Formats: sequence, structure tokens, C-alpha cells
Amino acid sequence: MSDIRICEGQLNAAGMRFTLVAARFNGFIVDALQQGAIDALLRHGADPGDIRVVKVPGAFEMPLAIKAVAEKGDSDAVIALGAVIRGATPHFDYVAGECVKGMAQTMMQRGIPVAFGVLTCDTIEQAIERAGTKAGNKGAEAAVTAIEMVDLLRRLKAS
Ligand SMILES: Nc1c(NC[C@H](O)[C@H](O)[C@H](O)CO)[nH]c(=O)[nH]c1=O
Ligand SMILES: CC(=O)[C@@H](O)COP(=O)(O)O
Repeated sequence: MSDIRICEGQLNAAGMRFTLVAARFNGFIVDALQQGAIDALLRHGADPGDIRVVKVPGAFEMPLAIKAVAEKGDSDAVIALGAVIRGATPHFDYVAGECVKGMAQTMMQRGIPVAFGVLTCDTIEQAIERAGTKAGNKGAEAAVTAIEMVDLLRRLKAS
């Protein structure tokens, strides 16, 4: 047992640079996710000067902005914040599908952690529950994930 080495990320965000890419669509939900994410980063030791917020129109536009941030190379992680809420047509599937596909591609191609704080809900009530009420705040969860992944990648690189 003592030979087993465990490598896992710690949750100290000091010295890490973050970009939040946040959608304006369903802004009343996304603003709450953004507040949760920033609060989590600060409470884990991030410097406010190391946090940037990039606003985009909707979830469909997030992958392009995230790719641009990754290419710029001045962030250790991206935290994607949005809310896609199902309507009456298949539109939801196209917007949510392209959103997650695009950001996953950038994460894998550029090797930068992209935390998925994008709600994909059937109803507005489900979104409210996940934006700082009874089901927590998915923006805060995404921020903590980003911290852990930045630290993990650093440790893997150093090992
Ligand atoms: N319906 C939702 C959208 N739709 C807008 C698209 O994301 C996009 O901005 C538009 O089609 C122009 O290209 N966006 C969300 O973030 N959430 C939705 O529920
Ligand atoms: C997720 C969406 O794009 C949604 O707002 C679209 O609603 P609808 O399908 O009623 O046009």
C-alpha cells in the first residue's frame, strides 16, 4: 500500500489566472452563477486582479470566445457560465450540443482546463435551483473544479 502514489489537485487558487466566459442570455441566472464562481475563487485565495470576465451573447458563442482565450495564453483555466433552458422547439439541443462540444474541443486541443458551469435545464425552476438556491451554485462548483484542475496539471507536469 505504501508504494502507491496519489496525484490530485489541491484547492489553493493563489497565483492562478482565471477567465470566466459568461453568457448574457438568461442573464438573471448567469449573473448568479458568475457571483458564485467569483466568490469561490476569492475564498480559495485567488487575487481579484487575476480574474477576468468575458461576456458573450449566448451559449452558442461561448466556444469561440473560449478558444480565443486559450490561444491568447494568459489564463490558467476558463470557467464557462451559461444557462440553456428548453423551449418549445429542438433549438435547445442545437445550442447546448454545440456549446459543450466546442468547449471540450478547445480543452483537449489546447490543454487548458475548461470548467463546465453551463446549466442545461428543462425549466426555469431547475435553473434557479442550481444558481444559488436549493441545489447549490453550479458556478461555484465549476470554479472549484477549475482550481483543482490547474493544480493537478501543474503537479503532473512537475512529477
Ligand atoms: N436559447 C438560449 C440561447 N440561445 C441563443 C444562442 O446561444 C445564440 O446566442 C443565438 O442563437 C445567436 O447565435 N442561449 C443561451 O445561452 N441559453 C438559451 O437558453
Ligand atoms: C434553448 C433555447 O434556445 C430556447 O430558448 C428556444 O426556445 P424555443 O425552442 O421555444 O424557440
